[in-house]
Amino acid sequence: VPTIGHPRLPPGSMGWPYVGETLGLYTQNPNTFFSNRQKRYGKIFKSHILGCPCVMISSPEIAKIILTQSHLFKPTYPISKEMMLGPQAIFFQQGSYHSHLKKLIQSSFLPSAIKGMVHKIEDIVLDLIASWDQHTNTINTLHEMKKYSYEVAMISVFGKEVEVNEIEGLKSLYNCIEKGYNSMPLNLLGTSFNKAMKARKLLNERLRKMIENRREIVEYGGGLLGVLLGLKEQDQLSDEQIADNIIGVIFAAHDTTASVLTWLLKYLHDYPHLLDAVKVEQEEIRCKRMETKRGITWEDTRHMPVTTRVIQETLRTASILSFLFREAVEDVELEGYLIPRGWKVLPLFRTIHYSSEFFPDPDKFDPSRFEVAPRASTYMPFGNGAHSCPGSELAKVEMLILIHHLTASYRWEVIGENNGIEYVPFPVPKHGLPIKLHRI
Ligand code: HEM
Repeated sequence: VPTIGHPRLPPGSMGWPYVGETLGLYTQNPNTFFSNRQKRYGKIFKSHILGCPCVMISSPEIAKIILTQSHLFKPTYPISKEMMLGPQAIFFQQGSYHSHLKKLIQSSFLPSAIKGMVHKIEDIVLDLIASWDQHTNTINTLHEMKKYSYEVAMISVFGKEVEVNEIEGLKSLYNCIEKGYNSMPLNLLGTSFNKAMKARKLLNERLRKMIENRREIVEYGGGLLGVLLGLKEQDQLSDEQIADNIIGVIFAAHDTTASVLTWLLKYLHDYPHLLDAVKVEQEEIRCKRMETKRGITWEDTRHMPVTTRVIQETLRTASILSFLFREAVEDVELEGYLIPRGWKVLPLFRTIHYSSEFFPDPDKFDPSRFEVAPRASTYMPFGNGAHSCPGSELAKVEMLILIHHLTASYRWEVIGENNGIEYVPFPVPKHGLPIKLHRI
């Protein structure tokens, strides 16, 4: 409701001048940062991160209001993130331009579109696994998962026929952007923000060239880029709109999936009885495949309930998107508190996913809790409302296919300390989870 009377600001601390509580947020264990504040202040509290005053929300009902009432809470990111991803990208849009883009992007990630990618995704997995045998069998999980999700993102965006040299050059630029993603927006020579912005500019130039080439040969090619280039005249997008959205989708698809996959491997390592259950399920599918001498299919991925629940629990426990950013379009009153116009509002998924009210014994990794569907709006790893994730099915299929082949070929042990978290830019196990692989 818009404000009436004189409600007060929510309780909470704004931290240090300018940096606010940013440092605490990105160095502490995220569970500790949020749960300490929730205990002290309740389900709505104020803070100050990345240069912005904000209100954090840990009630599912209120989080849902924030995500679905887009006329009161528009999607917005700190200016640093908006500049890095491109101002025309889908994340920052509203109204008819947003729904137009959303339909186009969704069409490239519907089950019907993913079905056609399964074979290629399987090839990527098999090549990746084969490449490990050539090393000492010691790998950095996050790096390898990034390679994998990057290649899948590339084929979904540029089509299955994309040339390796076309995409290799984009990789280091992406890495640079990722490094600057959580940095303070200080555009001084040498800062990670400055490096990320330079990489963003180069990436834009490369993409413009790819767009130009594809327009010249009239064949627009496959993938999302093919869809965006092939629009009828009245629906056409400018090159800038196309570039920002291609860059945005790759970003949204790449690190997210790689980070969740890294957690997935960690949890399967930490809980051998779950790994055994997953292996039994996958072995059955492998036997069927062997009988008919075929690769994995979309239908196979629909018959993996045990593995699917492990993935659901991984998404809950890892909660790699601890929160999202929205902005109050006008002064709004929520639960008796004022949210001033222009303040950021952050639904705290992680805190909701770790609430014992909705997920009993929340620190326990227990996939069986998903044998019963979670209460409405309490489980939002892919968001909610108009901006919810169009890539959720692709992400899950990627995980299922990797697990199918990995559990058939390898067991793995974690090297060194197996605790702790770092941000690159999403929370992942410390040092990216170095593991030693043993061929079965
Ligand atoms: C496990 C991996 C992933 C997770 C946890 C994840 C999570 C999310 C979440 C929470 C949102 C909502 C953002 C908001 O409301 O502001 C979102 C949006 C989005 N995701 Fe994903 N995502 C994943 C993988 C992917 C993949 C593979 C793609 C590839 C298509 C993708 C593309 C997008 C796009 C384009 C949006 C913006 C949608 C919009 O603004 O309307 N994501 N994602």
